[in-house]
Amino acid sequence: MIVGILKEIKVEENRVSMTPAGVEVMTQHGHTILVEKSAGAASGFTDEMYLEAGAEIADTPQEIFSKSEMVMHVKEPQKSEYDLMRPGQIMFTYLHLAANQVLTEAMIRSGSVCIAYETIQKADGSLPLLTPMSEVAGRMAIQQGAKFLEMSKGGQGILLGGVPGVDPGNVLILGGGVVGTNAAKMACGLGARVVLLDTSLDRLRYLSDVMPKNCFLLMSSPATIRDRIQAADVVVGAVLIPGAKAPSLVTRDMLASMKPGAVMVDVAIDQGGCFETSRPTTHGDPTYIEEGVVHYCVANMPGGVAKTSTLALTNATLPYALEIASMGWEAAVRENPEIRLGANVVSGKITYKGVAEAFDMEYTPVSELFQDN
Ligand SMILES: NC(=O)C1=CN([C@@H]2O[C@H](COP(=O)(O)OP(=O)(O)OC[C@H]3O[C@@H](n4cnc5c(N)ncnc54)[C@H](O)[C@@H]3O)[C@@H](O)[C@H]2O)C=CC1
Ligand SMILES: CC(=O)C(=O)O
Ligand SMILES: [Mg+2]
Repeated sequence: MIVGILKEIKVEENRVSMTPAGVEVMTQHGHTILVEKSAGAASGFTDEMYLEAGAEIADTPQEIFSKSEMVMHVKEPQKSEYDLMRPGQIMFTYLHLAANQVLTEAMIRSGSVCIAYETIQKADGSLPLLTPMSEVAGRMAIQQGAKFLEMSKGGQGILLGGVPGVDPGNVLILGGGVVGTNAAKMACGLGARVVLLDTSLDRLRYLSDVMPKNCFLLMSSPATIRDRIQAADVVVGAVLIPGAKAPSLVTRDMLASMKPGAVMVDVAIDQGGCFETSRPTTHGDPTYIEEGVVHYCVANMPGGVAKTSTLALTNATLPYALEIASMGWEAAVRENPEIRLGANVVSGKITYKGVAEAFDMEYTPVSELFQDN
């Protein structure tokens, strides 16, 4: 199969969807890899490195879209790309469609086969292509929270770890999945007092076995959030209902009870955000203040540490890219239930329930779109 690797064009997105090491594996399996000129530069990979790994270099995104059977991105296609996608072409990337109706409609209009990294799911419920970036974003959330607590950044001037004789800061984490656990590990390591909430008792039981003593685990409910948010210096939004719009857990009213200059990091912003007052921001202009509280809502946090993230992402995506390229989308979707759950929009139909429900649109099981139907 001819596979195209686009240069990312979302604001300050520095990742690339395949490393030269990944290209080498794909070409060894007989695939042709077209890499857009300078696509890997910000992640530390030159065009020469891609050529050496067996790729061909394409000068423009137009060339990638016109020649490739499968196009890979990291982030969702941007507006300038909507009309370049072709019917039947596989788009393999993060999409987060339930948070973006304009994008969903563009993907429907394109007639392409949209397989979203973030909804590929294993039988145990885990999300193998979201996990590495959630690990990055969870760890980064505390780094950003600590930074924006500094007074010159609009924060209240608290050092998360405290010092001998002075209290550490309070960190409240909503959601104890991959993002939440990684955030908790970092915050605990700094010496903060950490409260982590989840709705799954089993998950809380597991975390109580593995987390350090300065991590307190509580059942999530509106009452608990209302209560604990008052003392929080940093709040991390880390909930997920796979493929669906994030539930709104922190209301504007609750902000009034918070400390002025506290920092809220809404990692779940890519699925719409879990604070009522969240709206997407960029690495270039990452924060704004609502009700005296600093909001950090960058939807592509891992793009800020691209050298780490690109390697972590290719480690996870490569086996799936190889399978789809080797089998074609239909056989891969038929035979691998993990990849089937990645199919969000196929040939103009929404094939993922959470996306159809988000916009009250029609849902079509992907099996109805197989050729022998
Ligand atoms: N902004 C960014 O750059 C990035 C954002 N993300 C996003 O972060 C979010 C979290 O991802 P993961 O941790 O990988 O998901 P996950 O599925 O591992 O964890 C989600 C957790 O939320 C819990 N949960 C659901 N409803 C809840 C509620 N009402 N209260 C408390 N907990 C609740 C679930 O039980 C689960 O443990 C997703 O929206 C993901 O797309 C991930 C990576 C990068
Ligand atoms: C998960 C995601 O959206 C990101 O890494 O940007
Ligand atoms: Mg994102």
